[in-house]
Amino acid sequence: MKMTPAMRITLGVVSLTISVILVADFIGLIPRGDREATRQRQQFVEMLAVQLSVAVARPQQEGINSLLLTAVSRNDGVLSAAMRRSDGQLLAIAGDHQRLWQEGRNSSTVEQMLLPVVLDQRRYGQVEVVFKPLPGFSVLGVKIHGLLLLVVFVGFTGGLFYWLLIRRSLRYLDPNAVIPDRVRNALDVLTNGVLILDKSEQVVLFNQAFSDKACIGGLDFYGHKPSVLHWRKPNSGERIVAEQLPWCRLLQQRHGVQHEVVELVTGAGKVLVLTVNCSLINDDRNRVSGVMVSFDDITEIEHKNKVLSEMLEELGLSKQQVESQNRELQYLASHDALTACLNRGAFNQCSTDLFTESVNAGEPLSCIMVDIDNFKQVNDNYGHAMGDSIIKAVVAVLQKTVRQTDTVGRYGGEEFSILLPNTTLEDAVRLAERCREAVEAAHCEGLAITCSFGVAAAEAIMTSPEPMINRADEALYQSKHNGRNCVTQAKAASGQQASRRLMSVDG
Ligand SMILES: Nc1nc2c(ncn2[C@@H]2O[C@H](COP(=O)(O)OP(=O)(O)OP(=O)(O)O)[C@@H](O)[C@H]2O)c(=O)[nH]1
Repeated sequence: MKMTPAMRITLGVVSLTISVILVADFIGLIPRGDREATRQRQQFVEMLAVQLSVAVARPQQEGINSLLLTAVSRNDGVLSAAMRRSDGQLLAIAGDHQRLWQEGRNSSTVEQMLLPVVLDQRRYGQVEVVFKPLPGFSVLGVKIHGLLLLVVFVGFTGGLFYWLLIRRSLRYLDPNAVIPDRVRNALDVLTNGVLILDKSEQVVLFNQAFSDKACIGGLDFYGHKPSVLHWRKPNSGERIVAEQLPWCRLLQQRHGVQHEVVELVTGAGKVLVLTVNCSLINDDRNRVSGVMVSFDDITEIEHKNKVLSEMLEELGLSKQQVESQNRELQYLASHDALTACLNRGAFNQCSTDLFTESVNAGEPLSCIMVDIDNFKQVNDNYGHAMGDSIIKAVVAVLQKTVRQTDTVGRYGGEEFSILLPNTTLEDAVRLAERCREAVEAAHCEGLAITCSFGVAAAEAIMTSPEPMINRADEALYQSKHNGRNCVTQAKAASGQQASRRLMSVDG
């Protein structure tokens, strides 16, 4: 069961009251009937003992009997009385003493008292008196002590009355009760949470929306500081210390707080993302008397934003993957798998582009066609795998020898083309010669491999690169015809074909 404030206060007041009663009793301020009755009984027995001492001295048996009978008959509270000698023998009895007196008792209680009877300053015997039980409250035959009865009574009845009184009083003291209903209703219809704090940051009012969202429930939040709730910095999970909460900063620094984002872990354990707006409340004399805080719940929007940005990130990633796969496909489609230089299709496209650029720039463009000499023999003698290795090695030598701006392509099986932008026919012939020497000197795969070369240049009458390539191919054919391992310059439209043989395949 949840303790309400009224119950807690009642418990405190009842405990305090009982403590006061116990202290008062301890120092004897509470008059008690049983104490008084005990004192009177003691006096009575003392008087009887004195009278019996006189009677014993005479000695008068009848006097003793008469004293005891008088004591029993004239006192309503006395049930029996007896005079017992020191040797334990009863001298006189009044009433049903033998049944009522508990043998062996040698000290007095409030119901059975004994006192010595003295003769010649020596103990002669004792007078024994049995009294009626004192009136009192008993439960199941067990007598309850008066003080305990008082404490239980105060505990129950006092507790009930205190609780009723305090509950009623709290209704008047409740700060919430001083807010007019129309103000409260107006705040309760708002969908955003509203808190009104006094200048010591204690909650004076909160509306229904705040109570529902924060799951604070009940009136317990009044008079507390909102920092008792679990506020966190957004996206970090770090708890915000009380002084750093927006409304505290506003009260301390007087700087307005607008659209600040915080997280609230609710009573139900849910995390809300809230935007906070705070503004000061001033009294008639323009002094700060509190602060009004409003909360907008943007948890759903934040969640959707997060999902959206995750989706965008995923889309970005897959776009990158598609682009990279496209690049890969483009590369595979345009490059030769064995040598990694441009394949025939890509080379043709490249030659068209370079031709157009050269024409536009008014720059020369040349082309070298290369073919490995007697390659069939290599395949036949050393196998196809060795043939592949030699093709790769020759391309590597060509790429190493030409300039970076030149483009090497695989034109056919063991035939290659090199496009040389901004290069005259003479320079192209010189470069072809260098390539021929380089291939010969390379001893690809340990074999004496040579290549034949045909060189041509673009001419003004040409409208596409094909004639230039064809002429270079024709020049290459001529090199083969001339004995291989040589460079042949294609015939210009007006000039003669020139072939230079440096070294034959046979040496
Ligand atoms: N290993 C290998 N051989 C190839 C490849 N492409 C073409 N060839 C072979 O290269 C050889 C070319 O032979 P031919 O066209 O007769 O010319 P050649 O033997 O080089 O003689 P010349 O060109 O006249 O010096 C053929 O046997 C083709 O099978 C390739 O990618 N790998």
